[in-house]
Amino acid sequence: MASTHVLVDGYNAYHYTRNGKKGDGVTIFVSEGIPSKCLPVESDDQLENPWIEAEGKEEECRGFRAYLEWYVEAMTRVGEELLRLTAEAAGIDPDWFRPIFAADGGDRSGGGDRSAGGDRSGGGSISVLRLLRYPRRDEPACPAAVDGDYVLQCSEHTDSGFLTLLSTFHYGGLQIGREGEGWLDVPPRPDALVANIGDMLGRFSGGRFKATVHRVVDCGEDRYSVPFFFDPSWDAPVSCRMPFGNPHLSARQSAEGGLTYGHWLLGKILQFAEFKDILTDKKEKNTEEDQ
Ligand SMILES: O=C(O)CCC(=O)C(=O)O
Ligand SMILES: [Fe+2]
Repeated sequence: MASTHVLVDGYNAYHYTRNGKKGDGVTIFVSEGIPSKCLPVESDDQLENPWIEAEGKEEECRGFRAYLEWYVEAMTRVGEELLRLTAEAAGIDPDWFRPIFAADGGDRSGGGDRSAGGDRSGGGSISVLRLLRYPRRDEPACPAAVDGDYVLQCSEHTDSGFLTLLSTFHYGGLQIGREGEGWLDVPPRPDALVANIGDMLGRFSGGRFKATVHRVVDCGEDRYSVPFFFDPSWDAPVSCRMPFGNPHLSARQSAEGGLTYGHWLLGKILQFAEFKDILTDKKEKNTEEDQ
């Protein structure tokens, strides 16, 4: 892909659906992201330079871009460090996860020196930063978007990748689901990140780490949050298992089957309302091409 950061969609108004998520007003910012072959564009040129450029506000726009690029780098470093610590705690090579974020998706033989946040031009990590706004909702967007006294803004789900690093500023509204304990509020802590475990870390660890079930409820005011989804490369095998206590088994050796993260992810996110329109057509085309 020509640019490393692609703004897929400036501002979307989506409505809560039973299987979908999110209220109105979602800005999606993709770092490297979904390969263009999966998006409804004819060529990569259509994805070039989609950064906001407002006449008379050139400096602010440049600053906005520079800040977000810096933020993506910083979150990538935090994600890498957390996975290194996870590997160390599991008694495996601290860099064990590294090739899964590289362009070849887990093949150590050609991995070179690409880290999760290093050379991202070659199809490495498809981490995503999203800037979210949930307008205050006194009434649910649809009858299904309530739970007792709560108005739901984003339905119960787990995130797909390894880790989600989330800034929620001073806003409440995020809840995590714990078996036997129901929904627990995550108190907002300015200057702190919430780290949620995603499906991949859950799978890779054979369930020793559990993907965090969470949802967002209306907090009585417009709410902003910024999740960074720390995701492996499109080609990473999803059937990899961390060889707890065996520092010599590489990611590739411990993969059992052929399903890649990208294809697994497409299958999952097509359940969400906001992706249905932008991905469905292309997905069908891809499946044909891939066969
Ligand atoms: O807005 C939040 O605090 C959480 C957002 C979320 O769970 C998601 O985008 O997957
Ligand atoms: Fe989430």
